[in-house]
Amino acid sequence: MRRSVATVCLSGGLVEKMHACAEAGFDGIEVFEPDLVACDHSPEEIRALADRLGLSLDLYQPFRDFEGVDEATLADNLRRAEAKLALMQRLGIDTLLLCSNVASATVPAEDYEEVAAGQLRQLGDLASSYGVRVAYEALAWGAYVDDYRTAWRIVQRADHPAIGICLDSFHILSRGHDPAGIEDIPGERIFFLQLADAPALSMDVLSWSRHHRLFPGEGSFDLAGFLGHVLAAGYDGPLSLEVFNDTFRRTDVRRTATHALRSLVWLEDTVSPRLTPGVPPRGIDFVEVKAEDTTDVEVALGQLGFTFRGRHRTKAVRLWTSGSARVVLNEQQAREEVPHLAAIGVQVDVPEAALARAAELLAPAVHRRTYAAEVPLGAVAAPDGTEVFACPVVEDDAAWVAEFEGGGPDERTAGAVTRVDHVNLAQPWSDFDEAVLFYSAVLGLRADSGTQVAGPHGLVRSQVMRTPDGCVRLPLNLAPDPSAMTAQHVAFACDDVVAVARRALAAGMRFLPVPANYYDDLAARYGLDESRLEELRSLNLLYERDGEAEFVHFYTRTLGEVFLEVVQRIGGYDGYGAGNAPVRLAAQGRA
Ligand SMILES: O=C(O)c1ccc(O)c(O)c1
Ligand SMILES: [Mg+2]
Repeated sequence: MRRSVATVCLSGGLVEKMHACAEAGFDGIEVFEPDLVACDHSPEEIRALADRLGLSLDLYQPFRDFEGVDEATLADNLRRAEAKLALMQRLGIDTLLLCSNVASATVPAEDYEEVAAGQLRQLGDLASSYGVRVAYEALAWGAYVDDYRTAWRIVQRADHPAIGICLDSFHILSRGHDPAGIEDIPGERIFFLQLADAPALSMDVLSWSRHHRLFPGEGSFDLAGFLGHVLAAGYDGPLSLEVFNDTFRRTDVRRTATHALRSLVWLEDTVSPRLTPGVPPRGIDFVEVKAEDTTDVEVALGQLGFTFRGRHRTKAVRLWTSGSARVVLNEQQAREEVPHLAAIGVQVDVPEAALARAAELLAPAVHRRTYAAEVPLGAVAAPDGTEVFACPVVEDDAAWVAEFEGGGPDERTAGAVTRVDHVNLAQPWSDFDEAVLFYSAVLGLRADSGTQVAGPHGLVRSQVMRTPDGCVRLPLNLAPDPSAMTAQHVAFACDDVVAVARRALAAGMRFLPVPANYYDDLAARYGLDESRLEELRSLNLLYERDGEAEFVHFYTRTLGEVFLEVVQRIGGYDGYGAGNAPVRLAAQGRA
């Protein structure tokens, strides 16, 4: 299907937006009137530019407050319309978006549909004389028409070939209107389709629409179900994104255009699969920490009971493991870099297929030689720059260790770390929504419902991306201001966190200190007995209970821009200790 995007989605001026849309691979755009008015190119120049770029100008929008008015206002509205129709002729655009009246409608409710239909018929006559069709859209906050079914009744009543309907997923789904009724509208009467997702928020619908729309796959609307109804109706016009969002209006226009297109490719594939299928990954193969000097991280891994498995034969790369948890320490090309999470490897059944899907979803490929078994692993860059490697599923680490020399065998002690439990990835404000789409569309992860945790500087947005079985869990946290400590960390799972903590303490580990007040609060919350409390307190352990399930965990001090966590899940605990996050964030703030 043809793919289009409203210029209001993007940042900058109309000309830059057009270049970015064409470069990303869109077929067309909706020209948002304020973008044209503010532009120093003439309509003829914009038309010529669109031609040169191979972009079609699919829609001119919005035209407002036309119908349901008194006679004097109607005469003025027809005059306004005629000016826009003449402008559209200069631009070569054949479809005008008309939003339902929010301001000037005066006709009483019982006469509204009849009067509005008559007035739309007059607009239809005028528009056809300019070769233009009018797509009537029910805004969710329209004064009388706020439901697509009402708009459709008026369009039917207007009974004019130049008057049809515009369907916008936001207005329909935000109000909870059943989209199944779309199938009753003949496809050729649907003149235009606008797609937007949004997070579930309880706020007034206008502010929700103007500030918080998201690209498909990033919010909580069922866009695939919605599009299914529109296609079942027989609609064959463009799929056009119309996303009002303050973040996307500020981020790099080229990158946002690619991000937008990825959301449409993903949505189309969800409705009628065409791409290499996305399969949830099977586990975390490795995490890579990069720094000029990785010593501090290696010391901490040793204290946590990890084994040094050797130095890479040819590169400044070292491997530490405990069970299936593998940490690669990379000192290559890292001058002046403090320890940070540079890459994660995820195990997938068919790495080539996963990479093919990533490419179809416009994920930027990363080129670098890797470690394991001389197998050149492919990788893509996540929005925040973290490199994500597609690794084969392996039962043991023989292939891994073969490339490393001078280390010992993995001698795990009882209760030791067994695997990577989760990897927290800090996201800059500009990347968060894009990352949600990236990890779901490209990596086949599912977004859990988002939360917010209280930090010393305010609420921190958090969204877990995971496989249904929990073998891969990537909580995304909004990074506090970039100069502050980051929220990146690797959490390791173990069977006996008390044993791991005791051993680490004896080995001189510097834990993230937990204040005494926290343990008083735990006693009050859960009624833990004194000996249990004392054990937790003496080892800086944090505790959370969910029904019968328990979560016990501790953190290391921050090492550069990363820290480590060890967790024990008891009785099927499935969370991340969100209740303890404020204590951790405050302690890290003090450290
Ligand atoms: O917020 C608005 O006014 C507005 C304008 C045009 C649209 O297509 C829309 O969905 C909303
Ligand atoms: Mg719209």
